[in-house]
Amino acid sequence: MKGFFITGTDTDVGKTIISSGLAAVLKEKNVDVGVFKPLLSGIVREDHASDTSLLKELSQTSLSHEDITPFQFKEPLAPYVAAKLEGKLVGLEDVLSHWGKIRDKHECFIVEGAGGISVPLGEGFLVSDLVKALQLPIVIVARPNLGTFNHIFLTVQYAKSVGLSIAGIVINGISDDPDIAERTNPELIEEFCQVPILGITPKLKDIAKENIKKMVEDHINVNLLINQLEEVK
Ligand SMILES: Nc1ncnc2c1ncn2[C@@H]1O[C@H](COP(=O)(O)OP(=O)(O)OP(=O)(O)O)[C@@H](O)[C@H]1O
Ligand SMILES: C[C@H](N)[C@H](N)CCCCCC(=O)O
Ligand SMILES: [Mg+2]
Repeated sequence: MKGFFITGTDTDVGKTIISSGLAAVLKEKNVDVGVFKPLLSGIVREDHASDTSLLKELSQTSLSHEDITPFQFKEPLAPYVAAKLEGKLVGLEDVLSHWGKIRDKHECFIVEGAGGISVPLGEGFLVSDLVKALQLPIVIVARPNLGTFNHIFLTVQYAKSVGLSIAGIVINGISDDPDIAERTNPELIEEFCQVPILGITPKLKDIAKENIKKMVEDHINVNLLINQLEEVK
């Protein structure tokens, strides 16, 4: 099994859009790709607008919604908090036990966390602990505008400090007419973070499935990512 863990500088930065577009592009390149979004909050996994449904549809995996997302919670909160409100506790070993059931079903996996890299997912573990356990390189998705540099820099420093491998950064949702911060941020990020920018994706007017795939194809250096795929034991 090989793959990437898609994290971000925050919730709502476009992790699912980038993950599902990436899965669609890999699929088209004949990579046997699966998806895993183990903890979902604020929406039911079968809802057509859920992260789970978009990831499933664009990857064309035969994994079920339940395989892709074994844990779901009602409130739109960090999964740990949302679970506690329902009197539930999920441990890292529970997530890994589900992972063990699906990880051999595809050669390559795109895994999505929830929110940013240090969001509490369950009892005693953060997104970064799950990344470490899965041994996957991360892709950091970030917004393009003023303020993003600080979030990206902190995410990169934190990831390095806990020993994660960083495949690169995707700056998602740049405007048609970028302002001076959006125009200068990419160079600043590469200079200080020493991590490659894999792509800068536009703000889509229509989030249709074909547009998501085309956006990733046209604006992300997928080959640079593929070259970083390494077998995880
Ligand atoms: N490039 C883009 N162009 C237009 N809309 C976008 C783009 N990227 C993301 N969006 C929209 O922004 C919203 C948040 O995106 P997305 O759901 O991918 O975020 P996320 O980082 O996965 O959030 P979460 O932490 O909840 O998983 C969605 O409504 C999505 O359709
Ligand atoms: C519900 C939402 N869409 C995300 N999946 C969860 C985001 C948790 C963010 C927690 C935080 O950083 O304060
Ligand atoms: Mg998402």
